[in-house]
Amino acid sequence: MKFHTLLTTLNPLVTVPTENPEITSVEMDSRKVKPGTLFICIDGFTVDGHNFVKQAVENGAVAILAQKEIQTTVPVAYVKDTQRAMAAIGSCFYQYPTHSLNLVGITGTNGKTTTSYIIDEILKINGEKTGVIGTIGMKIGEEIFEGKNTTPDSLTLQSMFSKMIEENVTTAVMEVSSHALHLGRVHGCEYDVAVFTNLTQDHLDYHKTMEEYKKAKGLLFAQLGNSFSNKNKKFAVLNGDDEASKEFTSNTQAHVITYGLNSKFDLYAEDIHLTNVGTKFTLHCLNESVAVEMKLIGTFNVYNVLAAIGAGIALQIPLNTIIEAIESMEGVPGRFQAVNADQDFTVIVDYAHTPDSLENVLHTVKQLAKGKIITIVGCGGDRDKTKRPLMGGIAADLSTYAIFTSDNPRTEDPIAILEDMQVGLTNDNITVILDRREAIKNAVNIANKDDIIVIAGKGHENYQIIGTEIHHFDDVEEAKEAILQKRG
Ligand SMILES: CC(=O)N[C@H]1[C@@H](OP(=O)(O)OP(=O)(O)OC[C@H]2O[C@@H](n3ccc(=O)[nH]c3=O)[C@H](O)[C@@H]2O)O[C@H](CO)[C@@H](O)[C@@H]1O[C@H](C)C(=O)N[C@@H](C)C(=O)N[C@H](CCC(=O)O)C(=O)O
Ligand SMILES: Nc1ncnc2c1ncn2[C@@H]1O[C@H](COP(=O)(O)OP(=O)(O)OP(=O)(O)O)[C@@H](O)[C@H]1O
Ligand SMILES: N[C@H](CCC[C@H](N)C(=O)O)C(=O)O
Ligand SMILES: [Mg+2]
Repeated sequence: MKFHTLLTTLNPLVTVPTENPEITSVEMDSRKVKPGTLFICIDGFTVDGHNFVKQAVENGAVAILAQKEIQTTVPVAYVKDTQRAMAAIGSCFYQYPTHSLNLVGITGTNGKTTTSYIIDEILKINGEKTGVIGTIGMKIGEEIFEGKNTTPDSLTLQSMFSKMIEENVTTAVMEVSSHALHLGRVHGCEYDVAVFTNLTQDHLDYHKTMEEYKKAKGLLFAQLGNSFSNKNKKFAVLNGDDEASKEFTSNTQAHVITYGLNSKFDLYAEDIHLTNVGTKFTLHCLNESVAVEMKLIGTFNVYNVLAAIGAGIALQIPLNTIIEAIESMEGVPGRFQAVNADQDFTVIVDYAHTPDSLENVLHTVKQLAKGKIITIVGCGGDRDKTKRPLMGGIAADLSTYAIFTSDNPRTEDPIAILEDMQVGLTNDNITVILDRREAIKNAVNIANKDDIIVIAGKGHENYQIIGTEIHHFDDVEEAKEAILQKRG
């Protein structure tokens, strides 16, 4: 594709060079540049991509897109904001893949990954080949691709969508993080269905206030329906029990489907009961009432299922297919995942890393518990500090014993994070064990028959980030090892 063809998608465009080379790839990382590449300079949080132009040209870049003046031998086009321009260029370069793919986007503080897996299951039972993009990685059919972010940068996204079309995927389901919305990573993605799970505290390190955080999430719904293609009707599937949905409803042009636990919503659940093997509830939907029995555990998962049903209905999937998928769904890796090594107590590994998710999980565990509840919890470094004492308090208040330990300390002092978690707490049931492996061993050693250990915060993660190094660490493996050691 010609450089000028790509540039026509940009508005406002500050400067266009006269040269018009053929572009055979687009990259934002100088290390990935090969001959024929358009290199886009991104002024990042850590380094400035404008400083890598020389390397990009040495690697074969034939054109540059920049937002600051640079000196180089290849043609340069200037724009005000390369991050946003990159999304438009990516979409054009890969020939607007989301114009011909059904696209479902899910945003919200908690439940995005879970809801995306449920929608994926519904689509598969409906006989479709799917693509999934989110925290656990990216999938096309059964093929797995690793990802660094919950919502990747716009070039990775558009190239994945393009690959999905090549592989005959009909519908893609993706998590849309607030960072991605704020940074414009999803500009150029044309959603058919946008789903909202909930809004509670997280990421205040980045967004600073809950109002700003909500504004970022709201972009998904505000942008829905501003369509340039001839796709079908757009749908916003909103959690009616969450205050933020009112604002999202008034800011979207899409058709709204509400869900929740109240009969005033388009679809709702009642008579929710936890069983030994899952959750039962009555679903009211499309003038039908259906008894549902699923393996997913907890009221929070009923919300995720309702969100997924809303998306399924928007995609015109028959209700009986949707219910079949929900009832057969086994669970999501690292989300309320039981660890079984023939022990006489229960161990649950869960990805709760926000105050609200921890509270939801521990309330659910309380309903199931016959013995003690032992909760292992930590908070990530270089992330929202204000959630630390909240998570510490929730763990201590809702557990028999709370063990505070390291999550991913990243570049922070792990001891300081543990101190932050204890600010203002007067509970006498807290033990601090810095080393996560030791914390898990300790919990396993004090557990008796019928007790429940909850290992929170890292779920599917098979690493621990200490400083800038990534070490292998897997809560499920560690719990199994600790149980075997205890047995002798
Ligand atoms: C704060 C943030 O969002 N950072 C993202 C950002 O990194 P950055 O700004 O630090 O990038 P940088 O290292 O400064 O590089 C700037 C530019 O120089 C380029 N470069 C760099 C080095 C070089 O040799 N040559 C070169 O060209 C880079 O390719 C880049 O284009 O751009 C990177 C590439 O897209 C992202 O991977 C990275 O996410 C980091 C890993 C991150 O932790 N992000 C979190 C906060 C995040 O985005 N989380 C959300 C939500 C999670 C959730 O709750 O679900 C997510 O969607 O993941
Ligand atoms: N609907 C929900 N409401 C509150 N908590 C939930 C909900 N669904 C899941 N959780 C809790 O949040 C944790 C994370 O769930 P999930 O991974 O689905 O969320 P996410 O929004 O994808 O998170 P992330 O922001 O890290 O991508 C779960 O392990 C569980 O503890
Ligand atoms: N997507 C979230 C994941 C947090 C997981 C937790 N284990 C941590 O490291 O804080 C984030 O990057 O904030
Ligand atoms: Mg997720």
